[in-house]
Amino acid sequence: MKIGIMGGTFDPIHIGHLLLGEFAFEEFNLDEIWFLPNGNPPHKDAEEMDTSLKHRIEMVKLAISGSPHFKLSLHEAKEGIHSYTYQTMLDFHKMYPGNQFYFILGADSLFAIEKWKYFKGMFTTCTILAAMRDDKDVGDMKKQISYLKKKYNADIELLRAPLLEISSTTIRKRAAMGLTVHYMVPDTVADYIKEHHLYM
Ligand SMILES: Nc1ncnc2c1ncn2[C@@H]1O[C@H](COP(=O)(O)OP(=O)(O)OP(=O)(O)O)[C@@H](O)[C@H]1O
Ligand SMILES: O=C(O)c1ccc[n+]([C@@H]2O[C@H](COP(=O)([O-])O)[C@@H](O)[C@H]2O)c1
Repeated sequence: MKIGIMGGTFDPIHIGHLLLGEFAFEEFNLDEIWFLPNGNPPHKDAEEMDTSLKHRIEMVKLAISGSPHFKLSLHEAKEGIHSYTYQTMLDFHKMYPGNQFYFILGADSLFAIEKWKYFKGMFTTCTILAAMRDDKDVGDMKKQISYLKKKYNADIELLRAPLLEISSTTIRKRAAMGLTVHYMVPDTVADYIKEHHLYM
């Protein structure tokens, strides 16, 4: 099988994440997309995290429940322990042999990947599908992809998905101000945020 991995903090999950998963599924003929919430992201301080892992997972479950090809992986859902993506990809190859893995990410992650723990391990374990985001245009993306390909022999493809100026940060800020987050997240997630008074 060809499996797309959509890793994230998902605080909260939003339609930007879902669209990346859906367009990667279609464009690269993937069989499944696994949403991989990170329990304790290595690059974010625990104090920076607004929401408990339990809430973040619940919101991912609600967001992906309508899609037969979207699944949830709890492999990195460990509180207090840093999960590193290269290790997860090695684990997945051991646990699910014979599959091909595609790690989906946005421009900010692609431009920061050389700071990831043993990032070279990413280039030997999966194909990276990188989408544009914010101020990075097609030219910037192609340059960065070709730089990483040349330097590390990385397998990276440009993922063409709708450009959306949506981030979890904006959603958290809007919710804190009592502003609407409807249509930035699925209705079920907006209802969950309200019901549990998240980001207030
Ligand atoms: N609107 C978007 N367009 C393209 N990629 C995105 C978008 N939102 C998130 N991503 C990508 O999804 C992955 C997971 O993102 P994450 O869960 O950190 O969401 P975020 O919106 O970036 O959150 P925050 O604002 O808290 O940093 C990252 O690789 C990120 O680049
Ligand atoms: O392994 C690392 O060192 C590493 C460093 C930064 C980010 N990541 C992964 O990249 C994905 C996107 O990160 P984020 O912060 O945008 O949610 C998510 O799956 C993180 O676990 C991984």
